[in-house]
Amino acid sequence: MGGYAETFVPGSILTTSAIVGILSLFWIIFTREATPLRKVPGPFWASISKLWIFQKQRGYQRPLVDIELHNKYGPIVRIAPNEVLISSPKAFRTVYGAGSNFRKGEWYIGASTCGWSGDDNLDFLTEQNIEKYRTQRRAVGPAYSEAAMKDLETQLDSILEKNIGIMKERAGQSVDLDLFFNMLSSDCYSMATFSKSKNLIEDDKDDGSIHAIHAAWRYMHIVGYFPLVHRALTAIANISAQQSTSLRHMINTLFPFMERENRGNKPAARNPFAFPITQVASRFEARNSSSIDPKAQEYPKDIAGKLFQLQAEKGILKDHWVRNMCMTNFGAGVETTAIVVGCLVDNIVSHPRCQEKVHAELDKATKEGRIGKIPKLRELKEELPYLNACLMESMRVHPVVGMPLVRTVPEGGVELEGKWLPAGTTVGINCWVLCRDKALYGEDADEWRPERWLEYSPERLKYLETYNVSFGTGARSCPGKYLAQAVYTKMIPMLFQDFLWSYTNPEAKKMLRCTFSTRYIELMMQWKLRG
Ligand code: HEM
Repeated sequence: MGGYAETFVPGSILTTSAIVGILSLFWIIFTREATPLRKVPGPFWASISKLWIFQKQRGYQRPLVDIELHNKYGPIVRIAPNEVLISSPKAFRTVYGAGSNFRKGEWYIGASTCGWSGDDNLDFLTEQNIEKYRTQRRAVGPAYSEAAMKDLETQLDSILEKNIGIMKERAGQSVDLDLFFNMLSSDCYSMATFSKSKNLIEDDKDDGSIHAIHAAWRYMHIVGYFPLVHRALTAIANISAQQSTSLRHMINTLFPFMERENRGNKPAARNPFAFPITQVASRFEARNSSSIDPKAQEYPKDIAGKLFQLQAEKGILKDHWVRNMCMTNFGAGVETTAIVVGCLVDNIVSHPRCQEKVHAELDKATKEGRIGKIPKLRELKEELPYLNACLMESMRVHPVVGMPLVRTVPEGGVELEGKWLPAGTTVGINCWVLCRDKALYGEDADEWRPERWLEYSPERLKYLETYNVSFGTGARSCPGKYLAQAVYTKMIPMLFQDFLWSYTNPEAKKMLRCTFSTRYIELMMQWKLRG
């Protein structure tokens, strides 16, 4: 046999194989034995290669994977040669708490358009320069403040009233839960941002933006683990944008999610983001062509108008920052809000007697004149405690983000869960794990029990709020929190006031799909008119 190999396998292949074998052995010995992470438990293959986590990501079940890993290995688990998961509230405080200097992990590169966000860009999700980040957040902050949301009520009321009317006409229609709430949410965000609806519910179809956002996240949630691959693909896409149509066509076919970058920000007939791009462009045109000084101009009372106003008053905001923020409302707000609302409907329908209680509470509050047909922003929280408890419980048992919020251990390293982690280690907590922590929520933390939120004392609620990761946490928490809350707190009571929800096929198996945000796919539901 040996003679056979010598005859047919060239020496250079044998030499190369030997070198690869020796290097692999060195790598395994290094990652297993010569780094402080050797003491962190976890699957063997995860400790030597990122391919392990790559394989897991491809299954789209990341929240369940992470829960299982902690059940098996404990509060700290190594999931890649340089990455660990943590789970305890104490470790959470160290990494994300006040004054923490853990910056965002490299995974976020996969979500950026140019490696990391460029020098003059506004891209909150991926920004690494904290000073620049703070300046930009301060500059746009007033447009997204809780107080500012009152000005959006008129826009939200009108689109919700219109769409609820359409739903009444279509009672009995069976819809894909995820797509339906994405369309409803998209109509709301277009009204909140530009006082103009996309009318996706009326047209009963996606304008391409919902599909495009899902495709983008599908790409980003995997490529984030391989930042070099993303950089290379981005470079190719950018080159192709300036090169031949056939090369561009090839890239778009292979990587449809790259199309956005190929097109730059020009509105195009097929561009799924043509709506916000065109809307912002026409606002710029109106401002620039006006003979009135921008500071003295009157802007619409929507998010775009507020950003223009801030820009005119303070002068810090650049035109493309305003445009990026408007786009962010769609890229970051539509899908996430659809998940919050869709999962709430699913949870209420799937738990016996829950919908009955929600209806009874709504009927009582309406009869007593405590809520209107179109609820005011505060009414869900103040007048509908049970429905509000269901919302909190739904966001706890099904947080929108199902992947760890990764951060990088700063200079000097850190000790977490009794293990030493050197500077540069990637560390993260999965919201799904923290939200099921028994020390926080009790022994029944895995169960759906909305009543828990009505039983907690005010002190307990305040304490738990410090571990509420629904909108991220610390300095890098979600800038769109109040906007999203405004959209869904108005929408939710309206969905139950007139409708009784049910599954189209109660026997169908639910399929979870995590691509950073976590939704159910192909879950068909229907509503009928009450009473
Ligand atoms: C219900 C809806 C929403 C949910 C559940 C949600 C949730 C989150 C979470 C968990 C994070 C932290 C991510 C991380 O640390 O990696 C985050 C960050 C972010 N969100 Fe939201 N979000 C929602 C709506 C919005 C809206 C409407 C906007 C529009 C401005 C927005 C813009 C952002 C941005 C730009 C970041 C990155 C912030 C940073 O890295 O500093 N989100 N969001």
